[in-house]
Formats: sequence, structure tokens, C-alpha cells
Amino acid sequence: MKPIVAVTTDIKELDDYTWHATPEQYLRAALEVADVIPLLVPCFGDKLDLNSLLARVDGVLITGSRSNVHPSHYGMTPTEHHEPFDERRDATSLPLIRRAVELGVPLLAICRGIQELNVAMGGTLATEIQERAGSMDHRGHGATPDERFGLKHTVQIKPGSCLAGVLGAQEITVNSVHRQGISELAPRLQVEAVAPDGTVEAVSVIDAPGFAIGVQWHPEYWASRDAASRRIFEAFGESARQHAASRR
Ligand SMILES: N[C@@H](CCC(=O)NCCCC(=O)O)C(=O)O
Repeated sequence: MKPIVAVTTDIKELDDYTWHATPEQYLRAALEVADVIPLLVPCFGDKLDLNSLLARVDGVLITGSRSNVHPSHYGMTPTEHHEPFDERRDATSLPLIRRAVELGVPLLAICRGIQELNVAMGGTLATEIQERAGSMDHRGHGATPDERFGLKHTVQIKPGSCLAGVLGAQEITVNSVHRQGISELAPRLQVEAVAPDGTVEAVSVIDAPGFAIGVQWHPEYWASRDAASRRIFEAFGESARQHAASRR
């Protein structure tokens, strides 16, 4: 039996309907590279019984999104520099991450996802990081998705880290489509990779029983074509298979 992986959604208003939706690139990377069945989790916040959900899935994939975590979740006053928001997603993804970590369900958190992982575990975010002195521009640019998600800058992988084990490399080149970043790291997270300007690019949960990683870049976009991106999804899938076997 294939493992089932819960995938977060965003709220989209379209055609006079409210949609709970996820970009296809995450679903394809899960299905075709991690070799798991993606299951969309609607943004119903505390109406979702997370214990019932997490008892039935073998992994959790926290997707990227243009929206930002509402600053009230990390003790800051919102400004226009923090917008746009998706508070129904926050109300779902933050408790989902906390509970998945508590229960040891394998977790892969991408872009907004690594930011949510940090906030869920007690950390804070910085906004408009391209305006900080000495910072690179981490935003995606270009007319097409392939340009926006093009591999753009290197990241240094910490020797001995979980990602170093997954990738077998000390440096890889990643894409970059974000304007927020980790400011204070949550107490139970450790840095796994950094950009040349010091931006935290990957974290893992200290003492997690299985795969519990966040990346600031988008491995899902090139998962079928870039070796490092593929390896991250393969490792996530392997961890989900192990979790499924242990549940049985
Ligand atoms: N909103 C945050 C999160 C970044 C993120 O998940 N980006 C994906 C956006 C994809 C797109 O623009 O199409 C930030 O900006 O830091």
C-alpha cells in the first residue's frame, strides 16, 4: 500500500466560490517522486480533528504560498509589509505542524512552510528581507514560472546535518521565491543550510523521530529534473513509507 501524505491548502476566492486549493507542482512531486498519495487538507482550523487526521496519514507536506503568516502569531503588529495574509491557512497549518511534530509524523515544509514551522515552534519572521543591509534579493523574478523558479543561488549545507545525509553534498544551487525569512530560530529547530548572505535556508526539528525538515526554497518545482530536489522528495517518501510500516 502506498503511504498517504496530508498536503496543506490555501484559501482562494474564484468564480464566486471559496476554494481550498494547492498548486499542482506539490501534488506531482508527492505523487511522482515521493511515490505517495497526496491528500488535501482543507483550511477548517480547529474544526479539523488533527488526531484523527494524523492517525491516518504517513506524512505532512506544508506547501509554499504567496501569503505570509499573520505577525500576531509571533508577537508582532501587522503592517502592509506583512501582507497578504491567509488566516484560515494559519489556523490550520500551525496546529497541524505542532501536532505532527509531537506525534513524529514525517514532515516536509516548503517556503511559507519553513516559515510556518518556525512560527509554530516559537520562532519569529523578518519581512522584506531584500531590504536588509547586505542581503541578497530572494524574490523570484521573471515572466514565466520557469524563470521565477529558476535555480538561482547556492546554499551551504551544514556538515553532519540531516540534509547533508539526504543530499550527500555540502553545497547545492536552489531557487528562491520569498521576501520573508526566519528571524529568531525556534528553540527546537536547528539550522541545516544557509545562503551566502546568512539567510536560514533549511532547518530540522531537533530529536525528531523521523524526517522533519523545512526548506526555504522550492524542491517541488524541479523534483523531476534536478537531482537535489528529487532526493529531498525521495527521502520524504522513504520516511513516509517507514512511518506507514511502523503504524501497521
Ligand atoms: N510568503 C512568503 C512565503 C514564500 C513562498 O512560499 N513563496 C511561494 C510563492 C510562489 C509564487 O510566488 O508563485 C514570503 O514571501 O516569504
